[in-house]
Amino acid sequence: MHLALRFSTKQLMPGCVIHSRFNILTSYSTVRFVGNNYRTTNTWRRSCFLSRQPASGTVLSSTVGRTMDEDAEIDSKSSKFPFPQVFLDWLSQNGLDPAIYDAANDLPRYIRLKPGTEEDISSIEDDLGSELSKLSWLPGFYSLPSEVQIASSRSYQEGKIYGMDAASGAAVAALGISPEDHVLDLCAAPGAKLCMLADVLKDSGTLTATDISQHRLAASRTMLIKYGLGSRCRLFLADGTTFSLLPLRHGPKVEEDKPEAGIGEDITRSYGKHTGSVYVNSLVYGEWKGTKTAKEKKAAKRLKYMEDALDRVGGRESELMFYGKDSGIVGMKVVDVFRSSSLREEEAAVDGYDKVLVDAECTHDGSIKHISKYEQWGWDTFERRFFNAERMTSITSLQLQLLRNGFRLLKVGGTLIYSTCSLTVAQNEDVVRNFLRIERNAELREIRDAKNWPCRSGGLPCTVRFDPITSNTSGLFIARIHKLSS
Ligand SMILES: C[S@@+](CC[C@H](N)C(=O)[O-])C[C@H]1O[C@@H](n2cnc3c(N)ncnc32)[C@H](O)[C@@H]1O
Repeated sequence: MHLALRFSTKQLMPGCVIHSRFNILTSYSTVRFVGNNYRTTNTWRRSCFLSRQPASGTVLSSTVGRTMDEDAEIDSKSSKFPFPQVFLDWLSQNGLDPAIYDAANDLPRYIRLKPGTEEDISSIEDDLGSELSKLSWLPGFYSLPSEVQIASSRSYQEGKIYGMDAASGAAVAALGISPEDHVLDLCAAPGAKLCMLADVLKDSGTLTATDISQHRLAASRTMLIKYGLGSRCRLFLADGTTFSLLPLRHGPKVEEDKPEAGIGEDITRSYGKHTGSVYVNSLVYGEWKGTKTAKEKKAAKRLKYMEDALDRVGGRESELMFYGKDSGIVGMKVVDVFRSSSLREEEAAVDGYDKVLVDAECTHDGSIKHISKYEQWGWDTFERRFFNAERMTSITSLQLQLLRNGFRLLKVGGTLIYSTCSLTVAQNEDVVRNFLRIERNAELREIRDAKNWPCRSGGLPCTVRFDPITSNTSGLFIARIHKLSS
Protein backbone atom coordinates (compact mmCIF):
# COMPACT_ATOMS: atom_id res chain seq x y z
CA MET A 1 0.00 0.00 0.00
CA HIS A 2 1.25 3.51 -0.79
CA LEU A 3 1.14 6.24 1.78
CA ALA A 4 0.92 9.96 1.42
CA LEU A 5 3.86 11.34 3.32
CA ARG A 6 4.19 14.97 4.18
CA PHE A 7 7.88 15.42 4.83
CA SER A 8 10.09 16.63 2.06
CA THR A 9 12.88 14.56 0.57
CA LYS A 10 15.29 16.92 2.30
CA GLN A 11 14.11 15.63 5.65
CA LEU A 12 14.90 12.02 4.83
CA MET A 13 18.27 10.64 3.97
CA PRO A 14 18.42 8.14 1.11
CA GLY A 15 18.27 4.64 2.53
CA CYS A 16 16.72 5.82 5.76
CA VAL A 17 14.22 3.40 7.22
CA ILE A 18 11.24 4.33 9.33
CA HIS A 19 9.53 1.73 11.43
CA SER A 20 6.00 1.83 12.69
CA ARG A 21 4.80 -0.43 15.45
CA PHE A 22 1.99 -2.70 14.40
CA ASN A 23 0.32 -4.13 17.47
CA ILE A 24 3.22 -6.07 18.91
CA LEU A 25 6.91 -5.65 18.86
CA THR A 26 7.72 -8.68 16.78
CA SER A 27 5.33 -7.59 14.06
CA TYR A 28 6.09 -4.10 12.89
CA SER A 29 5.91 -2.59 9.49
CA THR A 30 8.59 -0.71 7.66
CA VAL A 31 8.33 2.23 5.34
CA ARG A 32 11.30 2.58 3.05
CA PHE A 33 12.56 5.53 1.12
CA VAL A 34 13.38 4.38 -2.39
CA GLY A 35 13.89 7.26 -4.79
CA ASN A 36 10.72 9.26 -4.36
CA ASN A 37 8.49 6.29 -3.43
CA TYR A 38 7.51 5.14 0.01
CA ARG A 39 6.07 1.71 0.57
CA THR A 40 4.71 -0.12 3.55
CA THR A 41 3.21 -3.53 4.24
CA ASN A 42 0.94 -2.38 7.03
CA THR A 43 -1.13 0.71 7.53
CA TRP A 44 0.43 3.45 9.57
CA ARG A 45 -1.14 2.67 12.89
CA ARG A 46 -0.64 5.79 14.86
CA SER A 47 1.04 9.03 14.19
CA CYS A 48 4.43 9.58 15.75
CA PHE A 49 4.18 11.79 18.75
CA LEU A 50 6.71 14.38 17.79
CA SER A 51 3.95 16.44 16.30
CA ARG A 52 5.36 19.84 17.05
CA GLN A 53 9.11 19.61 16.67
CA PRO A 54 10.55 23.09 16.75
CA ALA A 55 11.53 24.55 13.41
CA SER A 56 15.23 24.32 14.29
CA GLY A 57 15.05 20.54 14.69
CA THR A 58 15.40 18.17 11.81
CA VAL A 59 13.64 15.26 13.49
CA LEU A 60 11.19 13.53 11.21
CA SER A 61 7.81 15.13 11.52
CA SER A 62 5.00 13.18 13.08
CA THR A 63 2.68 14.21 10.33
CA VAL A 64 3.56 11.09 8.37
CA GLY A 65 0.42 9.62 6.84
CA ARG A 66 -1.99 11.92 8.65
CA THR A 67 -4.40 14.53 7.47
CA MET A 68 -4.43 18.12 8.71
CA ASP A 69 -7.55 17.39 10.76
CA GLU A 70 -5.88 14.49 12.51
CA ASP A 71 -2.91 16.70 13.35
CA ALA A 72 -5.21 19.30 14.83
CA GLU A 73 -6.68 16.55 16.97
CA ILE A 74 -3.21 15.60 18.26
CA ASP A 75 -2.22 19.19 18.92
CA SER A 76 -5.21 19.71 21.16
CA LYS A 77 -4.64 16.46 23.03
CA SER A 78 -3.20 16.42 26.51
CA SER A 79 -2.11 13.70 28.85
CA LYS A 80 -4.23 11.88 31.40
CA PHE A 81 -1.57 12.88 33.96
CA PRO A 82 -2.06 16.20 35.77
CA PHE A 83 1.38 17.49 34.80
CA PRO A 84 2.54 20.83 36.22
CA GLN A 85 1.98 23.64 33.70
CA VAL A 86 5.72 24.33 33.61
CA PHE A 87 6.33 20.78 32.33
CA LEU A 88 3.56 21.09 29.72
CA ASP A 89 5.19 24.31 28.54
CA TRP A 90 8.59 22.63 28.40
CA LEU A 91 7.16 19.74 26.35
CA SER A 92 5.52 22.21 24.02
CA GLN A 93 8.77 24.16 23.57
CA ASN A 94 10.49 20.92 22.68
CA GLY A 95 7.79 19.80 20.27
CA LEU A 96 6.66 16.86 22.40
CA ASP A 97 3.09 15.73 22.89
CA PRO A 98 2.16 15.08 26.56
CA ALA A 99 -0.04 12.20 25.39
CA ILE A 100 3.07 10.01 24.97
CA TYR A 101 3.08 9.46 28.72
CA ASP A 102 -0.32 7.81 28.51
CA ALA A 103 1.45 4.80 26.99
CA ALA A 104 3.23 4.16 30.32
CA ASN A 105 0.95 1.37 31.49
CA ASP A 106 0.78 -0.29 28.07
CA LEU A 107 4.51 -0.64 27.70
CA PRO A 108 5.74 -4.13 28.43
CA ARG A 109 8.46 -4.82 30.95
CA TYR A 110 11.69 -6.12 29.46
CA ILE A 111 14.21 -8.50 30.92
CA ARG A 112 17.55 -9.74 29.71
CA LEU A 113 18.55 -13.29 30.48
CA LYS A 114 21.99 -13.88 31.92
CA PRO A 115 23.85 -15.73 29.13
CA GLY A 116 23.75 -19.46 29.85
CA THR A 117 20.38 -19.42 31.61
CA GLU A 118 18.30 -19.87 28.44
CA GLU A 119 17.69 -23.52 29.28
CA ASP A 120 16.09 -22.43 32.57
CA ILE A 121 13.48 -20.41 30.76
CA SER A 122 10.48 -22.46 31.83
CA SER A 123 11.52 -22.33 35.48
CA ILE A 124 12.01 -18.56 35.15
CA GLU A 125 8.50 -18.32 33.65
CA ASP A 126 7.10 -20.36 36.55
CA ASP A 127 8.92 -18.19 39.03
CA LEU A 128 7.69 -14.92 37.46
CA GLY A 129 4.20 -16.37 36.92
CA SER A 130 4.21 -15.14 33.35
CA GLU A 131 5.16 -16.27 29.87
CA LEU A 132 8.18 -14.59 28.35
CA SER A 133 8.04 -13.39 24.74
CA LYS A 134 11.41 -13.54 23.03
CA LEU A 135 12.35 -10.40 21.09
CA SER A 136 13.24 -11.46 17.59
CA TRP A 137 15.39 -8.37 17.03
CA LEU A 138 17.50 -8.36 20.19
CA PRO A 139 19.20 -11.57 21.40
CA GLY A 140 18.71 -12.41 25.07
CA PHE A 141 15.79 -10.02 25.60
CA TYR A 142 12.23 -10.95 26.51
CA SER A 143 9.09 -8.95 27.14
CA LEU A 144 6.45 -9.62 29.75
CA PRO A 145 3.38 -7.77 31.01
CA SER A 146 4.22 -4.54 32.81
CA GLU A 147 2.48 -5.56 36.03
CA VAL A 148 4.85 -8.50 36.64
CA GLN A 149 7.25 -7.64 39.46
CA ILE A 150 10.72 -9.02 38.95
CA ALA A 151 12.79 -7.63 41.85
CA SER A 152 11.20 -9.97 44.39
CA SER A 153 11.55 -13.07 42.19
CA ARG A 154 14.01 -15.87 42.88
CA SER A 155 15.33 -15.65 39.31
CA TYR A 156 16.28 -12.01 39.85
CA GLN A 157 17.78 -12.58 43.27
CA GLU A 158 19.81 -15.52 41.96
CA GLY A 159 21.18 -13.37 39.15
CA LYS A 160 19.52 -15.18 36.25
CA ILE A 161 17.72 -12.13 34.86
CA TYR A 162 18.28 -8.40 34.57
CA GLY A 163 15.55 -5.76 34.35
CA MET A 164 16.56 -3.73 31.29
CA ASP A 165 14.62 -1.84 28.67
CA ALA A 166 15.03 -3.18 25.14
CA ALA A 167 16.06 0.25 23.80
CA SER A 168 18.96 0.27 26.29
CA GLY A 169 19.97 -3.15 25.01
CA ALA A 170 19.96 -1.76 21.47
CA ALA A 171 22.40 1.01 22.51
CA VAL A 172 24.86 -1.61 23.77
CA ALA A 173 24.34 -3.82 20.70
CA ALA A 174 25.06 -0.78 18.48
CA LEU A 175 28.60 -0.64 19.87
CA GLY A 176 29.38 -3.94 18.11
CA ILE A 177 31.68 -5.27 20.83
CA SER A 178 34.33 -7.75 19.64
CA PRO A 179 36.33 -10.14 21.82
CA GLU A 180 39.43 -8.48 23.33
CA ASP A 181 37.92 -4.98 23.06
CA HIS A 182 38.87 -2.41 25.69
CA VAL A 183 35.61 -0.65 26.49
CA LEU A 184 34.82 2.58 28.36
CA ASP A 185 31.37 3.32 29.80
CA LEU A 186 31.56 7.02 30.69
CA CYS A 187 28.22 7.50 32.50
CA ALA A 188 27.82 4.00 33.82
CA ALA A 189 25.59 4.09 36.87
CA PRO A 190 23.42 2.37 37.97
CA GLY A 191 24.92 -0.17 35.62
CA ALA A 192 22.33 -1.89 33.39
CA LYS A 193 24.35 -1.29 30.23
CA LEU A 194 27.61 -1.90 32.08
CA CYS A 195 26.47 -5.44 32.99
CA MET A 196 25.45 -6.12 29.41
CA LEU A 197 28.85 -4.88 28.20
CA ALA A 198 30.55 -7.21 30.68
CA ASP A 199 28.35 -10.13 29.60
CA VAL A 200 29.16 -9.50 25.93
CA LEU A 201 32.92 -9.20 26.59
CA LYS A 202 32.86 -12.45 28.62
CA ASP A 203 36.42 -13.25 29.64
CA SER A 204 38.30 -11.07 27.19
CA GLY A 205 39.26 -7.40 26.92
CA THR A 206 38.66 -4.94 29.74
CA LEU A 207 35.82 -2.70 30.90
CA THR A 208 36.37 0.70 32.50
CA ALA A 209 33.43 2.62 33.92
CA THR A 210 33.07 6.09 35.38
CA ASP A 211 30.25 8.02 37.00
CA ILE A 212 30.10 11.18 39.04
CA SER A 213 27.62 9.85 41.57
CA GLN A 214 29.15 7.82 44.37
CA HIS A 215 25.99 6.08 45.53
CA ARG A 216 24.94 5.23 41.98
CA LEU A 217 28.39 3.87 41.19
CA ALA A 218 28.27 1.81 44.39
CA ALA A 219 25.01 0.33 43.04
CA SER A 220 26.85 -0.58 39.82
CA ARG A 221 29.56 -2.29 41.85
CA THR A 222 26.90 -4.28 43.70
CA MET A 223 25.43 -5.34 40.35
CA LEU A 224 28.80 -6.45 38.97
CA ILE A 225 29.49 -8.48 42.09
CA LYS A 226 26.00 -9.96 42.21
CA TYR A 227 26.18 -11.16 38.61
CA GLY A 228 29.83 -12.26 38.90
CA LEU A 229 30.90 -9.86 36.15
CA GLY A 230 33.61 -7.75 37.75
CA SER A 231 36.83 -9.59 36.99
CA ARG A 232 37.86 -7.40 34.03
CA CYS A 233 36.29 -4.17 35.30
CA ARG A 234 37.58 -0.96 36.85
CA LEU A 235 35.07 1.50 38.33
CA PHE A 236 36.16 5.10 38.84
CA LEU A 237 34.27 7.77 40.69
CA ALA A 238 35.17 10.52 38.25
CA ASP A 239 33.94 13.37 36.14
CA GLY A 240 33.44 11.97 32.66
CA THR A 241 34.18 15.35 31.10
CA THR A 242 37.80 15.21 32.29
CA PHE A 243 38.53 11.52 32.94
CA SER A 244 41.87 10.73 31.33
CA LEU A 245 42.88 7.16 32.05
CA LEU A 246 43.56 4.87 29.11
CA PRO A 247 42.79 1.16 29.16
CA LEU A 248 45.39 -1.15 30.68
CA ARG A 249 46.20 -2.85 27.42
CA HIS A 250 49.45 -4.30 28.61
CA GLY A 251 48.58 -5.50 32.12
CA PRO A 252 50.29 -4.34 35.29
CA LYS A 253 53.40 -2.29 34.64
CA VAL A 254 55.23 -3.45 37.76
CA GLU A 255 54.74 -7.19 37.86
CA GLU A 256 57.70 -7.63 40.16
CA ASP A 257 55.88 -5.66 42.87
CA LYS A 258 52.82 -7.90 42.75
CA PRO A 259 52.03 -8.80 46.37
CA GLU A 260 51.08 -12.27 47.54
CA ALA A 261 47.91 -10.85 49.08
CA GLY A 262 46.72 -7.53 50.45
CA ILE A 263 48.55 -4.31 49.80
CA GLY A 264 52.34 -4.02 49.57
CA GLU A 265 54.30 -1.32 51.30
CA ASP A 266 57.59 -0.86 49.51
CA ILE A 267 57.83 2.88 49.99
CA THR A 268 60.48 4.56 47.89
CA ARG A 269 59.59 7.96 46.52
CA SER A 270 58.72 11.31 48.02
CA TYR A 271 56.17 13.83 46.83
CA GLY A 272 57.86 16.54 48.86
CA LYS A 273 56.27 19.46 50.60
CA HIS A 274 52.71 19.11 49.27
CA THR A 275 52.23 15.83 50.98
CA GLY A 276 54.40 16.20 54.02
CA SER A 277 56.62 13.20 53.81
CA VAL A 278 54.29 10.83 51.99
CA TYR A 279 56.00 8.22 49.88
CA VAL A 280 53.77 6.50 47.40
CA ASN A 281 55.66 5.18 44.44
CA SER A 282 55.69 1.48 45.13
CA LEU A 283 52.50 1.01 47.06
CA VAL A 284 50.76 -1.60 44.95
CA TYR A 285 47.21 -2.85 44.67
CA GLY A 286 46.44 -6.33 45.92
CA GLU A 287 43.37 -8.35 45.02
CA TRP A 288 40.04 -6.59 45.65
CA LYS A 289 38.32 -7.83 48.78
CA GLY A 290 34.67 -7.03 49.48
CA THR A 291 34.95 -7.92 53.14
CA LYS A 292 38.24 -7.34 54.86
CA THR A 293 40.08 -8.58 57.92
CA ALA A 294 41.29 -5.97 60.44
CA LYS A 295 44.77 -6.12 58.86
CA GLU A 296 43.34 -5.61 55.38
CA LYS A 297 41.18 -2.72 56.60
CA LYS A 298 44.29 -1.05 57.98
CA ALA A 299 46.09 -1.58 54.69
CA ALA A 300 43.11 -0.24 52.73
CA LYS A 301 43.04 2.87 54.95
CA ARG A 302 46.72 3.39 54.25
CA LEU A 303 46.08 2.99 50.52
CA LYS A 304 43.29 5.56 50.67
CA TYR A 305 45.66 7.93 52.45
CA MET A 306 48.18 7.44 49.67
CA GLU A 307 45.54 8.05 47.01
CA ASP A 308 44.47 11.23 48.79
CA ALA A 309 48.08 12.33 48.85
CA LEU A 310 48.04 12.08 45.07
CA ASP A 311 44.96 14.30 45.08
CA ARG A 312 46.87 16.93 46.97
CA VAL A 313 49.60 17.07 44.35
CA GLY A 314 47.05 17.09 41.56
CA GLY A 315 48.02 13.63 40.35
CA ARG A 316 44.56 12.10 40.66
CA GLU A 317 41.18 13.24 39.42
CA SER A 318 39.29 10.07 40.11
CA GLU A 319 38.75 7.52 42.83
CA LEU A 320 39.05 3.82 42.17
CA MET A 321 35.88 2.28 43.59
CA PHE A 322 36.32 -1.25 42.36
CA TYR A 323 38.68 -3.36 40.30
CA GLY A 324 38.56 -7.02 39.30
CA LYS A 325 41.41 -9.49 39.48
CA ASP A 326 41.93 -9.46 35.69
CA SER A 327 41.42 -5.72 35.20
CA GLY A 328 45.15 -5.06 35.12
CA ILE A 329 45.11 -3.15 38.42
CA VAL A 330 46.33 -5.91 40.71
CA GLY A 331 50.06 -5.46 41.11
CA MET A 332 50.06 -1.87 39.87
CA LYS A 333 51.55 0.97 41.83
CA VAL A 334 49.08 3.61 42.99
CA VAL A 335 50.93 6.31 41.08
CA ASP A 336 50.85 4.27 37.87
CA VAL A 337 47.10 3.73 38.05
CA PHE A 338 46.51 7.48 38.18
CA ARG A 339 49.46 8.58 36.08
CA SER A 340 47.91 9.43 32.73
CA SER A 341 45.98 12.55 33.66
CA SER A 342 48.01 14.59 31.19
CA LEU A 343 46.91 12.39 28.33
CA ARG A 344 48.29 13.26 24.92
CA GLU A 345 46.08 12.99 21.82
CA GLU A 346 48.61 10.83 19.93
CA GLU A 347 48.72 8.39 22.83
CA ALA A 348 44.93 8.00 22.85
CA ALA A 349 44.85 7.57 19.07
CA VAL A 350 46.89 4.37 19.43
CA ASP A 351 46.28 3.15 22.98
CA GLY A 352 42.78 4.50 23.56
CA TYR A 353 39.61 2.49 24.01
CA ASP A 354 38.23 0.39 21.14
CA LYS A 355 34.66 1.21 22.13
CA VAL A 356 33.19 4.04 24.21
CA LEU A 357 29.64 4.36 25.46
CA VAL A 358 28.48 7.88 26.36
CA ASP A 359 25.01 7.25 27.79
CA ALA A 360 24.82 10.87 28.82
CA GLU A 361 23.05 12.50 31.71
CA CYS A 362 19.84 14.05 30.36
CA THR A 363 16.41 15.23 31.41
CA HIS A 364 15.11 11.62 31.25
CA ASP A 365 11.86 12.81 29.69
CA GLY A 366 11.80 9.69 27.50
CA SER A 367 11.69 7.40 30.55
CA ILE A 368 7.93 7.20 30.26
CA LYS A 369 7.38 4.69 33.07
CA HIS A 370 9.65 6.58 35.42
CA ILE A 371 7.82 9.86 34.89
CA SER A 372 4.43 8.20 35.32
CA LYS A 373 5.57 7.03 38.79
CA TYR A 374 5.30 10.63 40.02
CA GLU A 375 1.57 9.95 40.05
CA GLN A 376 2.36 8.25 43.39
CA TRP A 377 5.42 10.26 44.40
CA GLY A 378 3.77 13.65 43.82
CA TRP A 379 3.95 16.15 40.96
CA ASP A 380 5.49 18.79 43.24
CA THR A 381 8.47 16.50 43.74
CA PHE A 382 8.62 15.93 39.99
CA GLU A 383 8.61 19.66 39.27
CA ARG A 384 11.34 20.28 41.82
CA ARG A 385 13.54 17.50 40.47
CA PHE A 386 12.89 17.99 36.77
CA PHE A 387 13.34 21.73 36.81
CA ASN A 388 16.50 21.84 38.84
CA ALA A 389 17.63 25.19 37.43
CA GLU A 390 21.33 24.42 37.40
CA ARG A 391 20.80 21.13 35.59
CA MET A 392 18.42 22.57 33.04
CA THR A 393 20.71 25.39 31.95
CA SER A 394 23.86 23.31 31.69
CA ILE A 395 22.63 19.95 30.44
CA THR A 396 23.44 20.32 26.74
CA SER A 397 26.88 21.71 27.45
CA LEU A 398 27.53 18.79 29.86
CA GLN A 399 26.42 16.36 27.14
CA LEU A 400 28.74 17.95 24.59
CA GLN A 401 31.67 17.82 27.03
CA LEU A 402 30.99 14.17 27.86
CA LEU A 403 30.80 13.32 24.18
CA ARG A 404 34.02 15.20 23.40
CA ASN A 405 35.94 13.58 26.24
CA GLY A 406 34.64 10.11 25.37
CA PHE A 407 35.81 10.72 21.81
CA ARG A 408 39.22 11.95 23.02
CA LEU A 409 39.74 8.63 24.82
CA LEU A 410 38.73 6.58 21.75
CA LYS A 411 41.45 5.12 19.57
CA VAL A 412 41.54 5.81 15.83
CA GLY A 413 39.24 3.33 14.12
CA GLY A 414 37.20 2.93 17.30
CA THR A 415 33.44 3.30 17.77
CA LEU A 416 31.56 5.57 20.17
CA ILE A 417 27.85 5.44 20.96
CA TYR A 418 26.16 8.60 22.15
CA SER A 419 22.74 7.95 23.66
CA THR A 420 20.24 9.73 25.86
CA CYS A 421 16.79 8.88 27.13
CA SER A 422 15.57 12.38 26.30
CA LEU A 423 13.21 12.80 23.36
CA THR A 424 14.27 16.37 22.67
CA VAL A 425 16.20 17.46 19.59
CA ALA A 426 18.32 19.81 21.72
CA GLN A 427 19.88 16.99 23.77
CA ASN A 428 20.35 14.63 20.85
CA GLU A 429 20.66 15.78 17.25
CA ASP A 430 21.78 19.30 18.22
CA VAL A 431 24.50 18.00 20.57
CA VAL A 432 25.81 15.58 17.93
CA ARG A 433 25.64 18.25 15.22
CA ASN A 434 27.68 20.67 17.39
CA PHE A 435 30.15 17.91 18.18
CA LEU A 436 30.63 17.08 14.48
CA ARG A 437 31.31 20.74 13.77
CA ILE A 438 34.16 20.72 16.30
CA GLU A 439 35.62 17.24 15.76
CA ARG A 440 36.66 17.01 12.14
CA ASN A 441 37.83 13.39 12.51
CA ALA A 442 34.44 12.18 13.75
CA GLU A 443 31.98 10.56 11.37
CA LEU A 444 28.45 9.29 11.89
CA ARG A 445 28.17 5.65 10.88
CA GLU A 446 25.16 3.47 10.16
CA ILE A 447 24.02 1.09 12.91
CA ARG A 448 23.78 -2.05 10.82
CA ASP A 449 21.40 -3.97 13.09
CA ALA A 450 18.99 -1.05 13.21
CA LYS A 451 17.32 -2.12 9.98
CA ASN A 452 15.72 -4.92 12.01
CA TRP A 453 14.84 -2.75 14.99
CA PRO A 454 11.42 -1.20 15.64
CA CYS A 455 12.90 2.29 15.74
CA ARG A 456 12.63 5.45 13.67
CA SER A 457 15.35 7.36 11.91
CA GLY A 458 16.68 10.26 13.94
CA GLY A 459 17.05 13.75 12.55
CA LEU A 460 20.67 13.19 11.52
CA PRO A 461 21.84 10.58 9.02
CA CYS A 462 22.43 7.13 10.57
CA THR A 463 20.95 8.07 13.97
CA VAL A 464 17.94 6.24 15.40
CA ARG A 465 15.21 6.93 17.91
CA PHE A 466 13.23 4.52 20.06
CA ASP A 467 9.99 5.79 21.52
CA PRO A 468 6.92 4.32 23.23
CA ILE A 469 4.61 4.69 20.26
CA THR A 470 6.88 3.44 17.48
CA SER A 471 8.95 0.95 19.41
CA ASN A 472 6.93 -0.06 22.47
CA THR A 473 9.96 0.83 24.59
CA SER A 474 11.20 3.78 26.58
CA GLY A 475 12.57 6.69 24.60
CA LEU A 476 16.19 6.49 23.49
CA PHE A 477 18.27 8.33 20.90
CA ILE A 478 21.35 6.51 19.54
CA ALA A 479 24.17 7.88 17.37
CA ARG A 480 27.14 5.74 16.30
CA ILE A 481 30.34 7.73 15.77
CA HIS A 482 33.57 6.53 14.18
CA LYS A 483 37.02 8.04 14.81
CA LEU A 484 39.03 8.72 11.68
CA SER A 485 42.75 9.41 11.73
CA SER A 486 43.34 13.14 11.84
C1 LIG B 1 21.39 8.06 31.94
S1 LIG B 1 22.27 7.77 33.39
C2 LIG B 1 23.30 6.42 32.92
C3 LIG B 1 22.58 5.09 32.94
C4 LIG B 1 23.55 3.93 32.80
N1 LIG B 1 24.32 4.02 31.58
C5 LIG B 1 22.84 2.60 32.83
O1 LIG B 1 22.66 1.97 31.80
O2 LIG B 1 22.45 2.16 33.93
C6 LIG B 1 23.39 9.09 33.39
C7 LIG B 1 24.48 9.01 34.46
O3 LIG B 1 25.41 10.08 34.21
C8 LIG B 1 26.00 10.40 35.44
N2 LIG B 1 26.69 11.70 35.30
C9 LIG B 1 26.21 12.96 35.35
N3 LIG B 1 27.18 13.85 35.16
C10 LIG B 1 28.33 13.14 34.97
C11 LIG B 1 29.67 13.49 34.73
N4 LIG B 1 30.06 14.76 34.63
N5 LIG B 1 30.57 12.50 34.60
C12 LIG B 1 30.19 11.20 34.68
N6 LIG B 1 28.93 10.82 34.92
C13 LIG B 1 28.01 11.77 35.05
C14 LIG B 1 24.83 10.39 36.40
O4 LIG B 1 25.27 10.24 37.73
C15 LIG B 1 24.03 9.19 35.89
O5 LIG B 1 24.33 8.04 36.64
